[in-house]
Amino acid sequence: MRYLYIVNPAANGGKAAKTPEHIRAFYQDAENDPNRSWELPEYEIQLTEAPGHATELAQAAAPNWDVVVAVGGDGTVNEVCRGLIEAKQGTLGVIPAGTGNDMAGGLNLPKNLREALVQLHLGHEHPLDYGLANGNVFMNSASVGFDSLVAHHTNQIKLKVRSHWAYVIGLITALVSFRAPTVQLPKNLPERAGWGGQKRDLCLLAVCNGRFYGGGFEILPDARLDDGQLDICLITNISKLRLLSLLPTIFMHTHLRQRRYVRAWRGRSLTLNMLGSAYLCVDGEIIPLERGESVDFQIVPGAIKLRS
Ligand SMILES: Nc1ncnc2c1ncn2[C@@H]1O[C@H](COP(=O)(O)OP(=O)(O)OP(=O)(O)O)[C@@H](O)[C@H]1O
Repeated sequence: MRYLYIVNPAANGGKAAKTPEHIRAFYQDAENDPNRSWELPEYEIQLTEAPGHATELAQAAAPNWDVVVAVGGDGTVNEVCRGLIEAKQGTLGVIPAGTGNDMAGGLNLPKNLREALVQLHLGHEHPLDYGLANGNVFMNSASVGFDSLVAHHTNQIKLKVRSHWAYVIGLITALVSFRAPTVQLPKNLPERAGWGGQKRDLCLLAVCNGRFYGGGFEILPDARLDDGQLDICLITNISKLRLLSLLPTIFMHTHLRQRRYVRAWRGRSLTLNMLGSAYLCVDGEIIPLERGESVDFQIVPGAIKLRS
């Protein structure tokens, strides 16, 4: 077997830059381990140099390596997958080394680097789905609403403030400036979703392939990355204060009971018409949505090969 590791040294606030030395140390120890139950592969480590670089590296690597391993967070996994999709071949591996690692959480991958590496070597190939949001690939989640505005402000502030204060200031700025955009929902929503054909003020829409989102919120506990379906959670017509008080209930899995404001369902696609502007967040990347634009989500079943 031949493994190429693509490491994003900027992931987890720059802490992922240390992972290459940990990976090399893992293989050195494995070489001398008499109890090792897997074959040592040939391997190479490449570092990304800028956003988007992981896609180029993965696309070039796909025909030449048995497994292309994304070492980073959700953004890095997304970029590597885009490279494999472009190349129309290749097998993905994931070593969580980002901040939130939501997709890795949905795959139940070990958080510990050495344990994740062992699982990778003992693993088998599984098909995974990916999603498209207005044509943009997402492996874990796409969202519109309050959370995307927080992410947008935080990204801007991070350019000037390089600490956790960026998140705090981002949250406060979003709280002050957030106006829930009105959306026109499609008529053909499943019965479970209700609200079909209605205009609602959208506070938060999470369209998920994995079950975690936003850095550890298990917003759709039944979502599976290989079930050929999108899991969707929509929160509408709720004040900012009530939205904030609802967020902690996600940790207790009681948020889905608040049917006055919250609906969850499963489907292969969803199209909304935006009657106000908003931001779309696709695996952490922010894309503006203009008033009058529609936003379209689709699932592409079983199109990524994962070794795990
Ligand atoms: N060499 C680099 N320098 C700066 N940024 C990079 C580099 N390589 C990749 N990036 C960008 O780093 C961003 C963050 O990466 P990633 O999402 O993997 O980590 P994270 O934000 O710490 O984790 P998570 O998304 O799981 O919370 C991505 O948008 C990616 O495009």
